[in-house]
Amino acid sequence: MAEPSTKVTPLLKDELDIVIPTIRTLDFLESWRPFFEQYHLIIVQDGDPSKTIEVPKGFDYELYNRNDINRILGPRASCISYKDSACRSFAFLISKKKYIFTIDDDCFVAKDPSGKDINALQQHIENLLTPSTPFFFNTLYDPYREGADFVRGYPFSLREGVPTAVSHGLWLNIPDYDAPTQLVKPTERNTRYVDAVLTIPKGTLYPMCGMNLAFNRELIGPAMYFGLFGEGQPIQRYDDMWAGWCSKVVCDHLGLGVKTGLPYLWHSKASNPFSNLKKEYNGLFWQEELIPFFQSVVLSKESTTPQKCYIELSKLVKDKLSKLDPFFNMLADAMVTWIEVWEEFNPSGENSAANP
Ligand SMILES: O=c1ccn([C@@H]2O[C@H](COP(=O)(O)OP(=O)(O)O[C@H]3O[C@@H](CO)[C@H](O)[C@H]3O)[C@@H](O)[C@H]2O)c(=O)[nH]1
Ligand SMILES: [Mn+2]
Repeated sequence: MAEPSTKVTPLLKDELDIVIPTIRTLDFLESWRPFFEQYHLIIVQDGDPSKTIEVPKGFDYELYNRNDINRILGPRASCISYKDSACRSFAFLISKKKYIFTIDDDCFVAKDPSGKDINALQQHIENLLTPSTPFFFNTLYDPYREGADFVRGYPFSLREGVPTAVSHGLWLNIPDYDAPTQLVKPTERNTRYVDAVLTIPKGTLYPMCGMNLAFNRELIGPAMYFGLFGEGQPIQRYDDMWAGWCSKVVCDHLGLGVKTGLPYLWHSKASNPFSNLKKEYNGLFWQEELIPFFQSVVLSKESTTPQKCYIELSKLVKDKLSKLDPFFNMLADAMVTWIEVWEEFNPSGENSAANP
């Protein structure tokens, strides 16, 4: 007689998709099998669509390559990057779930200081299901965590917190450094495990990394577009940064929270710093203009949904950043195309966020 299933149904099993961009292999999934195998995966195969990517047995998945993206989106496939991890935006678009967890294919299960395997997905879910505190900083970090609370002096009127839209995890071993830092510190490894989850305060930007990231699609999905980077573009490896700046400005405007810290995963592969330098080169200069731009953005009160915020933001990008480089003119147009396809695949009213 079959043993009664000892498998506990994991949290959000049918409300979350795991999104993996890959131009390599999916062997890393074996490391995550105990934590991932009950969830649905959406794999975006970048690069040569004629290549066959093996998916380890036992996983429930959809796999899309460039031919699929072109077939499904037609001419508007132009807004999905090619030869860049930003291709993962396609999965954010077509998912039907409320939550997304996205992870790179060179990321493995890390161990906490006690030696226990870290279930990064579980921690992201806890981060997303508990409120954030962007309006007033709690010095004991996450007040909703077991064994913590709001400290003396924390206004009671703010203790309810706000809905959490984004959960940004970190990495042991290879840190997400830019090329110049990689070049001067080639052997540096991150061995420091900081047991904390912080809300990023309102009005503060941060460098979002797509390696270990989760978000609530209904609250912020339309603003989590990883932009148009990759082959043929004058800047690459700024896809996740771009989405982080855009989504944080929208979160601040809509009163949503962004958390960073736990969970950690083990990032195994340092990408080539020389090719990274070529990809990032313009970004190293442009970001000195981009950050003040995003810091100056004030969205109108009429922008009450992430879609409306994003369209307003695309107009500001076109107006203010095109003089930096014509690339931003094209990126602003791609932002509009993104919202058009988002609306087509996720008609407003169905699971779309009103102003929370
Ligand atoms: O052309 C490409 C290149 C890569 N991918 C997939 O994207 C992720 C990240 O790739 P990789 O591990 O090589 O890059 P890192 O430098 O470690 O990653 C940082 O840069 C960001 C990319 O802009 C990334 O999100 C950061 O974590 C892997 O899954 C590759 O397979 C791709 O699909 N196409
Ligand atoms: Mn990597």
